[in-house]
Amino acid sequence: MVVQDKTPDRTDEDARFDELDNSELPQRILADAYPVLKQFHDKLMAEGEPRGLIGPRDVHIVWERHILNSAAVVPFIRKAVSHDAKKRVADVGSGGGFPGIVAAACLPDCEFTLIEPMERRVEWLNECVRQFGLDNVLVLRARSEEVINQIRKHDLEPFGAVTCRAVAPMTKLSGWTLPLLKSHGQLIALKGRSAQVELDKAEKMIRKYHGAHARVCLAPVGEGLEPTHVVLVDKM
Ligand SMILES: C[S@@+](CC[C@H](N)C(=O)[O-])C[C@H]1O[C@@H](n2cnc3c(N)ncnc32)[C@H](O)[C@@H]1O
Repeated sequence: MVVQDKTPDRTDEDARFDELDNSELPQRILADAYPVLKQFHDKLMAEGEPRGLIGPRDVHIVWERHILNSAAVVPFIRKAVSHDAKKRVADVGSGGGFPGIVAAACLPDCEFTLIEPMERRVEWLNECVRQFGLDNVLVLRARSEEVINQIRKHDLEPFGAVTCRAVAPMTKLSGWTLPLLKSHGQLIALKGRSAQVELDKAEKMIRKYHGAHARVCLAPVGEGLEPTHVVLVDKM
């Protein structure tokens, strides 16, 4: 986290500021996606907490904790779908749009499907899609298991990559994500420091759902910011 002096006349109660407000880092990292993600940032600052999408302590670190952290998956997605004619990506449990909305803004040539069961969150996600003109995003109000059933019935094509953050431990997540993938697709999961322990516990489940080469990568978030952990699992 960036340590920065707060402007003296602003208090935590009444001020809506972000620690990276005066930094060039978001613009440098997000490049062409910055204008859209600045709007997303400002919407989150204004509405994210009252609408239950971010915690009260996150209001001042929306760039780092939510947007730049989500953007860490972008190079992994780009690589995972690089050989696909249709670059189809599913984000499971998108919540406030992490990492789905951020990744979709950064990768306009990929088609994103955001899978989220909660009505209020789906409303928020659809609002973001309309407001920011993200025409590469479809929001599905569903649990991942329901989407998996659609794939099994051949009503939906499987995806080249699946992303997720803070949805469930790997033991459960394996069954919610790996069946969404086509053969040679990849699961890209943002995880905490216990990523390797989670992977070790989930070994059997990963194998059961035809996952292989499960590994943890340390992914950069931005200069001077703590890197994040990304779990990668290949679908056989
Ligand atoms: C803790 S939130 C994380 C939201 C977002 N990914 C983030 O990082 O801020 C977990 C989300 O997963 C969703 N969820 C829970 N079970 C799910 C399932 N079986 N399939 C898809 N989404 C699910 C919840 O509705 C919730 O929005």
